[in-house]
Amino acid sequence: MATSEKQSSPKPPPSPSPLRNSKFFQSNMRILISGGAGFIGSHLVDKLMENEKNEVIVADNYFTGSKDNLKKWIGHPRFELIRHDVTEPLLIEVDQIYHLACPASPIFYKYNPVKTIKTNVIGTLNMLGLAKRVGARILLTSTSEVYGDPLIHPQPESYWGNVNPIGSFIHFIITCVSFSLSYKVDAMIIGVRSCYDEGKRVAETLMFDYHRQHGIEIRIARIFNTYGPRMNIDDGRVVSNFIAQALRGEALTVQKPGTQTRSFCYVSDMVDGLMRLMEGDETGPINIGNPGEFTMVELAETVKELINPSIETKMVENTPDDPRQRKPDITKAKEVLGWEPKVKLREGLPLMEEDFRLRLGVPKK
Ligand SMILES: O=C(O)[C@H]1O[C@H](OP(=O)(O)OP(=O)(O)OC[C@H]2O[C@@H](n3ccc(=O)[nH]c3=O)[C@H](O)[C@@H]2O)[C@H](O)[C@@H](O)[C@@H]1O
Repeated sequence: MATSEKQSSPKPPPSPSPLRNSKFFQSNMRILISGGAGFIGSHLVDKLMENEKNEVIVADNYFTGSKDNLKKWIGHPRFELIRHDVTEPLLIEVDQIYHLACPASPIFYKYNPVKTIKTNVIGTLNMLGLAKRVGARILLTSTSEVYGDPLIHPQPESYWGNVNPIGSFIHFIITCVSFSLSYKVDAMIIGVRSCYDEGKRVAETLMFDYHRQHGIEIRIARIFNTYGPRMNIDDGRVVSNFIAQALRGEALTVQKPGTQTRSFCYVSDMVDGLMRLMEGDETGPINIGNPGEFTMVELAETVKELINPSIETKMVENTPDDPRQRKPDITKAKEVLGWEPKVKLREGLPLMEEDFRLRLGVPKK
C-alpha cells in the first residue's frame, strides 16, 4: 500500500481490555470525567450516576472545581474521586473519558496562561494516551472560542475562526507601564485570551491526530456559553456576575460596548448534548449551544426585570479581544444527535437565581 493511502485510512480503534468480554466480568461502564468537580462536570456526573450500569471516576485538581459539587456522591460504591492534575499522566482502567478539565472563565484561565495552555495541550495528550492504552472512547469539550472574534454569523462547525494567536501586545505594554507606575500586577488584566482559544484549538488537532494515527474513538463538542446552578459565584462570567450583583444589590457591570452578543445554554441541555455525542457515531466537532442570542445590555435588562428591578447598570471597561458576536449554528447537532436545547433564558435564570440565593444567604422577598 502507498504511504499516502496508509496515512489517509484511519486505523481501527485499539481493543478494550479482554476482561470486558469475559463471562464473569462485571460489565459496568467505567467512565472518567476530568474536571468532574467543576460546574458542567458535576452536572454530568449527576446524570451519569442515574444509570446503575455506570461507574463514575472524577479526576480534578480543584483549581476551579469543588468537592462541594459532588458531595452527594462521595462514599457511593459506584463513584470515585481523585485529586489529580491532568498535566500529569493518569493510569487507570476506563471505557469512556469525558475530558473537561480546564478553567473556562476568562479571569481564571488568564490568571496563569502558561498553566492553561499546559492543561489544554499536555492534559489532552495525557487523556489521549490513556484512551489509547485502554481502548477507551474520549470526548473533548472544546469551545466556541475556537471561532475567536467570528467573521461569520452564526458560526457553523466548518468555519475556521478568527483567533488572535498572541493576544493583544499593545494592551500588554500599557499594562507593563502601569505596573512600573503602581508596582501592582493585576494578573487578570495582563492576561489575554489566546492561551485558552489556541490551547483548545491544539487540543482539537491532537484529538484528530490520535484518531487518524492510532484509531482512537474521538468525540469533540464545541461548547457555547453555559450557565446554571453551581457556577462559581465569583466566577467572573457574565451570567454569574449579573445574578450575584442583582442579589447583592450592586450595579450590573456591563462591559463596553454592551452591544456584543452571546447565546446562553442551560446546563441540563448541555449535559444532554454531551451524552448524546458520546453515545452516537459522529466524531464532531459539533456545536452544542442555545441559538437564542442576546446583547449584554439585553441580558442585564432581563436579569434586572426577573431578579431586582431597583438595581442600576453601569458601563465598565472590557478586556482585549472580546468577541463581538457569538451564536451557534446547531443544524448538525439537530441532524446527527437529534438534539436541541429546551430551556429558554427566562426559564433558566430563575433556576440559577434560586441556587445563588441559597449560597449567598439571600432569602426570596
Ligand atoms: O461561559 C462560557 O461558556 C464561556 O466563557 C468564556 O467566554 P465569554 O463569552 O467571554 O464569557 P463571559 O466572560 O461570560 O463574557 C461574555 C460577555 O459578557 C461581557 N461581560 C462579562 C462580565 C461582566 O461582568 N459583564 C459583561 O458585560 C463580556 O465582555 C463578554 O462580552 C470562555 O472564554 C469560554 O471558553 C467559555 O466557553
